[in-house]
Order: sequence, then C-alpha cells, then structure tokens
Amino acid sequence: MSTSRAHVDDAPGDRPQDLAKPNRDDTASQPVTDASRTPARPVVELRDVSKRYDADRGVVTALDDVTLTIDEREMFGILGESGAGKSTLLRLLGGLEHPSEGTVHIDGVDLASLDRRAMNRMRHRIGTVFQGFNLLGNRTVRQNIELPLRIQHRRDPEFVTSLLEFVSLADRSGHYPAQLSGGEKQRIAIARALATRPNVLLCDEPTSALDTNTTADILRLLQNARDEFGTTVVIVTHELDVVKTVCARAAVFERGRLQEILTVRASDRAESTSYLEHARAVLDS
Ligand SMILES: Nc1ncnc2c1ncn2[C@@H]1O[C@H](COP(=O)(O)OP(=O)(O)OP(=O)(O)O)[C@@H](O)[C@H]1O
Repeated sequence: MSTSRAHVDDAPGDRPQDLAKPNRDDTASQPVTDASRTPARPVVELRDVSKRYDADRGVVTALDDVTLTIDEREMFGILGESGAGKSTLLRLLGGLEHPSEGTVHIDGVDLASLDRRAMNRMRHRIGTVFQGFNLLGNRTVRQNIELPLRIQHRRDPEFVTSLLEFVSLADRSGHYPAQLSGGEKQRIAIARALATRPNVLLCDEPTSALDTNTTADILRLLQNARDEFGTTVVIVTHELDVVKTVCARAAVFERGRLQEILTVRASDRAESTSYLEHARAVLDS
C-alpha cells in the first residue's frame, strides 16, 4: 500500500465533469453511483491504535489497541456510551491528534508521516459534520459552503451551486443560518463538508439535535452523498436507530476497547418512518 506524499498532494479536479468524482486520481475511471459493483478497498485503517492522555486523575487510556478497517464507500457506524472513546477516534481519523501507539492510514497514507503542509492537504480530503452544525452566523448559506474552498484560495462556483441543489437549498443561498431550521443547517453543513470533494466524511452525532423526520432526511442525504460522490461515511452516534437505518457495519466501543464489529442485516435495516410510525413502534413495543 502506497504511503507516498505525492499521493496526498494530488490536486483535486476542477472541471465541471469532475463534479461527482472523489478527490483521488486512481478511481477516476470507476463508476461512483453503483457501490455494489466496486470491489472493496480499505480507505480507513487503524492498526494497533492506542491513545493515552495525561489527566489530573492519572493516565487515561481513551483507545486501547484498536484495529479496524473501513472500506471505500462504506457507511460505517461507531457506537458506544459516553467515555467509550468515540470522539477520540474521530480526532485521530481527522488527523487532529496522533495515536500514542499504532498507525492511522487514510487512503493508504500514514497520517503521522505527513508534515504540516501535507497534513493540511489531507484534511481537505476528510470532511467533518458536527452535531452542532458549526456554521458561521454572519455568512450566508452559500458563503458557508464556499468557506473550505476559500481557505484553499480556490473558487468553484459551479460546484457550490450543484451542492446547493444537492442539499435542496438552492432557493435559500442568500439566507443566514439563523433563518433556517436545524435540519436545513445540517444540510448546509453537509454541503460545506463536501465542498472539497472529500474521500471520507466523518459525522459526529449528526442527527442528535434533530427530530425523527429530520433525522431520516439527513440520513438519506448522507446515503446520497456516498452514492453520488463515492464518499466513505463514518457516523459516530449513540443512536442505534441511525446505524440500523444506514450502516452496513458498526463498531461497538466500551472504555476504549473495540468490543465487536456488528453487521447490520439488510432485512433489519429500518425504513424511514413518519414521527407517528416511529412513536407507535417505540411505545407499542
Ligand atoms: N484531551 C483529553 N485529556 C484527558 N482525557 C481525555 C481527553 N480526551 C478524552 N479523554 C478521556 O478519554 C475517554 C474517552 O473520551 P471520548 O471523549 O473519546 O469518549 P466519547 O465516547 O466520545 O464520549 P461522549 O459520547 O461523552 O462524547 C474519557 O475517559 C475522557 O475523559
């Protein structure tokens, strides 16, 4: 598996016909809309990863000897109770921190091997969606989506327009976040995360602040992002329903240890339901 820096430095495609391509050259000829026909290729790989922190209460082991592979275009859940190590795992995948032991590879690149510049480039290939949306209140919808491109001193107005359409907010592009609902804010946040054509989309409790119907909309949107952009989607959540609805597999963590990787049977996948149907299902059982 390649660990070359040149791989990281590949410039993303800027032409309109590149809109649906993931930000990587070696998959350029592959169809991105039919995940089932593409052979599995590891995109996220953790090998023997441990992460320890020096805290007032002594050394805390947030992750303990974790080995895990997530394949290209997979929708993968990370489950666990509070303190299980989920956020720590996301920080390692996003390159915000490095493991105390072990390695984290994204697209075959060992994140710890990258210098600051290469790491910045790599971060643009990893989109993040947060529970609290993290939008800039003094920027319009369109400006929020453009932000990651502006940071790279790039412009891609056609792509931004296509993203506005992708998240069904083309008619709200001049509005400010305060004028939008929670679900709409999360749709902007997803469009912003996709603006750099990331290969991996990290979602940190993306639906925890949303009601049942809006949750279903956002999960459908994440699935569409996977299908249309070829993005691998990692969803950290404590909501089992979320995993059941969209993920094929999920890793369950307890006190930093990966307990098991569960496979969600297709027949078990929850169909998106109305609020009433969901309430019936929960209250009647
Ligand atoms: N920067 C840090 N310094 C010290 N301890 C930390 C740090 N970050 C996390 N921890 C500890 O590591 C453990 C795992 O924390 P982490 O935030 O990853 O769990 P989590 O599963 O995301 O929990 P939650 O669902 O509550 O966010 C906890 O015991 C936490 O207190």
